[in-house]
Amino acid sequence: MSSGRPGGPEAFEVTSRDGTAIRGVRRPGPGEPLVLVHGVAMDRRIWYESGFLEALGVDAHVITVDLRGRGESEKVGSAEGHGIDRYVEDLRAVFDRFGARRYGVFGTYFGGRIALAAAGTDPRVARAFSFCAHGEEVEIPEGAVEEEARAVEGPDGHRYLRDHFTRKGAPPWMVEACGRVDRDELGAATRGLLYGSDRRTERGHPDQELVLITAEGDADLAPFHAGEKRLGARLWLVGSPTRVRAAGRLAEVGRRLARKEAGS
Ligand SMILES: COC(=O)C[C@@H](NC(=O)[C@@H](NC(=O)[C@@H](/N=C1/NCC(=O)N2CC[C@@H](C)[C@H]2C(=O)N[C@@H](CCSC)C(=O)N[C@H]1C(C)(C)C)C(C)(C)C)[C@@H](C)c1ccccc1)c1nccs1
Repeated sequence: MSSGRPGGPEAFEVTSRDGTAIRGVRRPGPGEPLVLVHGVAMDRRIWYESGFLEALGVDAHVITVDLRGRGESEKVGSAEGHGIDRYVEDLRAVFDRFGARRYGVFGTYFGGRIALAAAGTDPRVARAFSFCAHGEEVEIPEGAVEEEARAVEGPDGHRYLRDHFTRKGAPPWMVEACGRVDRDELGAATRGLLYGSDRRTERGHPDQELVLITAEGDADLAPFHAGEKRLGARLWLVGSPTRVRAAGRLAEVGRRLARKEAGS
């Protein structure tokens, strides 16, 4: 007896514009698909382990992607191959594959920055949510990033990240994720931030919904407020003293999103 429920989760592979294999899993459901985009030292498993996916509800139409160099997706190895435009191309390959007219995109940290960049360039992005990353121009201090790249790709790279995030109060799912990322890819992705990730993002089209999410205690709320004004973005604040600790509230944001869908 069919419950009218769609089929189960299905793994997929698409080829990004530069030929890189991008893999992920689609959980069919009614309504507009929501593409979930993880951060630099993460992979698509964080959506399960953070409780975000469960919080969206069993009927959510969700596509979780491993960005290039992470999880099951093809490794890249070069900083240029980790430029922000390559990540947007990864998402566009996913949009092409499933052929929907409209997508939502939800990203954590640098994944949020990618979601905003995709919204600014691809008209299919009807909604973009950026968790703890804003869309304003940033100064990327080349020295500090090079130093961080050396640290994360070195023999103690995983320990460096896990210790740092633990000290900053990150939840276990975020600390554990660091250890799953290939260290060479961590270094390349870190240096890759020098290729375009400093640019501010623009609004894609007038009826696009942009939501910036950050900690109410965030030490630097200015660029998020700038996004409200310049991009007409909504600002959601979570009860947390810092952006890193806000990761512990990701499931709560998932519930807020689910309620919002139910309302709409
Ligand atoms: C205030 O910063 C935080 O609140 C932590 C927060 N970061 C960010 O929101 C954003 N970034 C930053 O602000 C800075 N960028 C860094 N380096 C680039 C960077 O981010 N990474 C490179 C390695 C990768 C793990 C990732 C990272 O996480 N590193 C952390 C330290 C983690 S352990 C060592 C990290 O910030 N370092 C900094 C140093 C300058 C200290 C090296 C600038 C230069 C862009 C302002 C990030 C989303 C982004 C935003 C826009 C463009 C690029 C990147 C987190 N993001 C993920 C989890 S927490």
